[in-house]
Amino acid sequence: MGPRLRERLLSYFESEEMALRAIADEDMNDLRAAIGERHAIATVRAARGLRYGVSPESFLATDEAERIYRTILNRIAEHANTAYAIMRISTLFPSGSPELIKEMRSVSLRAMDLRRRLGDVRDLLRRIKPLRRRGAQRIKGRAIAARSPEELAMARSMGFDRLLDIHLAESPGELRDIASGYDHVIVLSDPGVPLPGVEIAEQLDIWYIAPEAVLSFYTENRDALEAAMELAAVLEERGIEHFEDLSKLRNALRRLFDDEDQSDISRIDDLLKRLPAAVDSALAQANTELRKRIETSSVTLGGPDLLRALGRGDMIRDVFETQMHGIFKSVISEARARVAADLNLKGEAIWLEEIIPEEIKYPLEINHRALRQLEIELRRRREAEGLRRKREIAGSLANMDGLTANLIKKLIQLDFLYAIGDFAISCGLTMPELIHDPGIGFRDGRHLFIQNPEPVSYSLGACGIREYTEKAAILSGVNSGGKTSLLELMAQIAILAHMGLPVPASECRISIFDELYFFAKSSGTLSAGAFESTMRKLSALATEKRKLVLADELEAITEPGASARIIASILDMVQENGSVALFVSHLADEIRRFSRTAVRVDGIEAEGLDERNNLILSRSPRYNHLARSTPELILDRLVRTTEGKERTFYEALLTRFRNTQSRSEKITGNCARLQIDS
Ligand SMILES: Nc1ncnc2c1ncn2[C@@H]1O[C@H](COP(=O)(O)OP(=O)(O)OP(=O)(O)O)[C@@H](O)[C@H]1O
Repeated sequence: MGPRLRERLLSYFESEEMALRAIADEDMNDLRAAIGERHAIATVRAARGLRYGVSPESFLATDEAERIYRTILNRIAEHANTAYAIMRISTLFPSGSPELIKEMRSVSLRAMDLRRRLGDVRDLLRRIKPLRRRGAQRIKGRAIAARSPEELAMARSMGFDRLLDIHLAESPGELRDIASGYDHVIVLSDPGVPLPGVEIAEQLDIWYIAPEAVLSFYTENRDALEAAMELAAVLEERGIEHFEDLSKLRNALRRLFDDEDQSDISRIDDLLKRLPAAVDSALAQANTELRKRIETSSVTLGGPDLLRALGRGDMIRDVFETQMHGIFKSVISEARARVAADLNLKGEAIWLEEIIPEEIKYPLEINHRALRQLEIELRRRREAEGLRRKREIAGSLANMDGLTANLIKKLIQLDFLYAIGDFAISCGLTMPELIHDPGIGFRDGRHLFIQNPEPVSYSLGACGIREYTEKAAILSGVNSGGKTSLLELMAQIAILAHMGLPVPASECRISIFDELYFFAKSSGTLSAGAFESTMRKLSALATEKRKLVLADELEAITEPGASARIIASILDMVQENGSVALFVSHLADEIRRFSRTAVRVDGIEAEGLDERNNLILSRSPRYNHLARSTPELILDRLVRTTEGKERTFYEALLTRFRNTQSRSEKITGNCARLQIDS
């Protein structure tokens, strides 16, 4: 690791020991935060390699092998639900270390067991994200009042000034003034007189003064926490994991997130929002009603009233008011009742007597002061009620940050195992058996990237899958018979087995190799320069390391005659140092003729052609069988489907085809016998 990276790592973690622990524990999220994703992955890979004495890159000896490995990682990552699991999957690599393979095999077995027992919990895992902490927002409408400069200094030293306003209020008068500007004021010591909206602090803890600062962490992460609670319950129920103190956390969160629990507060909120409009509309309706009723009424003045009226002018009004009183009374009480019903008022209904006063005047008017007073009262009640509830929950959550963070971390880490298990189970993978003698063999192997692949069985070396024990073979076969796909499948199986992961086959036996060589088919005959560079790549095969070599139509590196000699000597070399090789080639006969060691020729044989010239195939190679080529199959079908001269023509061609083949088989057979005899 370079000095700059080291510096970044150490500035994130508190000590070198903690950084090393994060690397050993593969704490991908922390490492990513410290040094970025790419370096985090590379560091964990390198550290694991160091622990087991291998380089993470050494097994994959060619670019093509590396490419197949990357496609496998991507396939596994499709089963991950968290960024953590994707990163951790990227740290896996194949190696020739028996200890590392063993370690990873036990991880894989645990992963498969976990996935089976847990069932499908993808939806929950996807919601579990690393916890965010945005920092508490400033609280409006609440303030702290200190009654002395010392109290003020203390409140500031506790950091409360970052969350809410703090004032110095040495006299009750000052306190009253301050209280008038807030919904709720917490005074730090008894002011001696009770004041509305002022509370004497019982505690000086953050959960008491500003419970929002405690709760915001939980509400911000609500979805992840709810999913975590659900998943933790499933894990506990299935006996997979037990979490300490979870019920305390669960109860507190349930209250925090439970909207029912806040019904009184939201009722007040709703009331505050709708109150002015409800009063306005009730009053407008009352005025219309009054107008209608007054317009159709008359006031009767009797003789005595008239006499009194002559003496006193306001007498008319007295009489009028007496007679109209009934109408006003009923219209006003109807208006109050309408507001109360509309807003579903409870004790607050009493305030309506002041807000819509019983006055005989037209039009009726709202008492705005009383309305404002009610609003202040409601806001105070809301704040007090909300604060009480928030304190209760924040009090029980106050020391639970660590527990919550650990729970989330554990569940996120579980996704790595879950993804491996899900990959293994949904793809029907099996743990391969590790064998001592060089070889690889499997039954019902299924290519990971072919949809609905036909299962293929095959083996090389004395692996016990079949009676054939040759470590090197040439694979012949019809065009599009699946030769390249079989090579890829073998590479997939070898890579997964060397990562300690299960493989796509119903049974697999494989020895541990140090290196995997995969040479993909190159297009067309290569230039001299390209030939030279291919030869350089092939020279790597000369080491003593145990290798699995898979090569696809290597003959294209130069002209056929030279190619056959080169391939034959590579196959001899590979066999002689105990490695295993499969070469796809159309030059099987020639190669066998030139090779010193016993090279088996296997073939993917088409059973024939259907009426549309499609191959009828058996994808598993036949052992010791040079497969017929596509032209031969076509000639064969033409013989069977024509008559007369035409048929005779095809028959002659087909006979020539078959004679050449059996003659070359005889030659190779003799060569093999010669080698055994000598
Ligand atoms: N086991 C299988 N199950 C289903 N389809 C397969 C299987 N193996 C190969 N195929 C399909 O057959 C087609 C040809 O496969 P592939 O390229 O491996 O054949 P090939 O013998 O290497 O061909 P060529 O001789 O042209 O190089 C591909 O479309 C591949 O997806």
